[in-house]
Amino acid sequence: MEFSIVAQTLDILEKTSSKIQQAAALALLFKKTPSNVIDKVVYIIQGTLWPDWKGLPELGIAEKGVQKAISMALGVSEAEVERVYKSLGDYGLAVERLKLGKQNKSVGLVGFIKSAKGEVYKKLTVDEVYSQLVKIAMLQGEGSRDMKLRLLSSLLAVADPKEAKYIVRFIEGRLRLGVGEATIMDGLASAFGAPRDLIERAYNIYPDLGAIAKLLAEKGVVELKNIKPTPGIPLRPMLAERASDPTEILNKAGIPALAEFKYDGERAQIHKKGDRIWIFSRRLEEITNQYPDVVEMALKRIKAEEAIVEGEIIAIDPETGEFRPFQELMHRKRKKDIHEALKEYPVVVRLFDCLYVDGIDMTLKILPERREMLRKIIDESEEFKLAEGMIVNNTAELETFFLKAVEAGCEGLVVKSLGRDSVYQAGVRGWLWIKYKRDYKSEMTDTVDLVVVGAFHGRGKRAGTYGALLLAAYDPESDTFKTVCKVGTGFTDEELAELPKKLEPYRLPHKHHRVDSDIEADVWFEPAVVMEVTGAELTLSPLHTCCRGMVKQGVGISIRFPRFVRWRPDKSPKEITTTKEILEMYYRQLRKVSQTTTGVGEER
Ligand SMILES: Nc1ncnc2c1ncn2[C@@H]1O[C@H](COP(=O)(O)OP(=O)(O)OP(=O)(O)O)[C@@H](O)[C@H]1O
Repeated sequence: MEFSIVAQTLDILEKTSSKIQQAAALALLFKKTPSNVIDKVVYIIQGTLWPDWKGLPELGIAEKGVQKAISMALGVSEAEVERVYKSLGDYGLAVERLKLGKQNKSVGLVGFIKSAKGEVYKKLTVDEVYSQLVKIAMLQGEGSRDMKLRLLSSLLAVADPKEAKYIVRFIEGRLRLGVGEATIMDGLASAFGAPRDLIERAYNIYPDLGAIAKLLAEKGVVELKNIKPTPGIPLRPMLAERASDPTEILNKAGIPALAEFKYDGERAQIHKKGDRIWIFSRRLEEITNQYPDVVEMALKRIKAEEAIVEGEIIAIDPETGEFRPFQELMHRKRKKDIHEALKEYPVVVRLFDCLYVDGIDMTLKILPERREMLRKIIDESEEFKLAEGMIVNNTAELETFFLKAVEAGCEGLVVKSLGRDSVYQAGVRGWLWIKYKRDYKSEMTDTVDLVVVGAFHGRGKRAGTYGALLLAAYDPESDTFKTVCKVGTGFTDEELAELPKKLEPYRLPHKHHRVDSDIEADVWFEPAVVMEVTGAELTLSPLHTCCRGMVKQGVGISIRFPRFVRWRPDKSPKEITTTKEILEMYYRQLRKVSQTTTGVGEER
């Protein structure tokens, strides 16, 4: 098929902004296109050589390179190309104008062109153009730039003016057609008489419009129905709507609903086929190489021979195993040495869905079945297990679980329908999943002084010392110490090693009578040792007793991401931060979440 036919369609597409007309033009083109090149035609219209998720190289020619290639192709100086470019503002138009000038001396620019030979253009085929572009993209490494420019210039030399215009725009990633995936799907539906929703579903589970077009052209609609999730090919993720009113959430999700921790990490689609693992990001980019540790976990923990599961990769504190905020994952990504990064920023995986298992398309199954299958195929461990979830029947349960999630370092919950229609809707944002995030948060701007009232035994690297300490604030009214948080971060190795010795003199066989705690510590202490603590936020907590019932019935205030700053031997337990002060801090710093992100918080 001649490339000029594609160029003509690109011209039509550029000239209209009507989606209907664009789809009609595309349908005409697709009908004319032989099935063996229809995938290439679709990619060209998308302005790409292959779906992004394939992770293949980009063309890699910058603006200056385009200018040089045009100059080489047309035998005109770079200065001349630049001059025309500056007057038209687009290299695509510039190459077209220069070419027309050569063809037709009346165009006016001819006076500026050195070699006006009156070229005879070759009839380029789609295959030739596509494969030359692929060659350009594939050239990598030293000396590749010159080779790329030579290949491009040889293509431009034989292209006609319109073809050259679109080739240049393609190279620059600026086709600017205003044609999205939806319009291409409309065009395909109309060209092949295929139901539009079928094409869309196929695309959502096999996001390669070129391949889908080819399948339609070669095998027809029937085969489209048979498309199912395939290990190695990412599915477009199902997305959640957002709501902040628990009643509305349960009305939409239905009762009972599954509430799951909403982890603050990176979404990962993990594919397994035998001993091969792929990990894809939310944007369908392959990120396997960034997570060799997750690859190892997946190989060990996914029992099915073939599977596609979805989950969140979350950074954890290497010392305590507690979740760390999303930014920590970004630090990890910035590290050059991946092995160093693995040690410094370890991760865990929490799985929340299962899209395919050993030949079965799980996307068509309802959530309870998908969850059950997930449980069946995962050999759970601390680092690779199912997301924490709870079946909720009313708003009170939902709210308590929400606070628990926030306290555990999560952003909130994702509430999921368990109903008869709760299939996995790839690529769709709907009410089957509802994110329930905090509206307000209270950033901690000051440190607090708290007393140690209990401790938890350390595991792994911390065996023999304490993994975390239970801390309390003082309530002068009742003369009791009320728990605020568990802290396990911020200690030096020496401080950690010395913890048991330091606290031993205060050790008790049971909880101290003036300590008010719902949490069962492994070891109890008399409130005596004081420390200064910092944290990310003050947050409502169903677990801690500090300020319980003061902001909200049945819940207290706790510190999110607490961190040890230093010991305060100069302070007695009764001189520490009081529960009243914590309550005041909580209200003083309370900001609407969307506003805090822009830094213009408004006090409530
Ligand atoms: N249990 C869970 N179930 C589903 N998604 C979860 C879960 N825990 C964490 N997530 C993450 O929450 C994301 C959805 O909410 P969030 O608002 O963070 O993402 P976004 O990128 O801003 O929005 P969205 O992904 O909805 O476009 C999911 O894409 C997923 O990465």
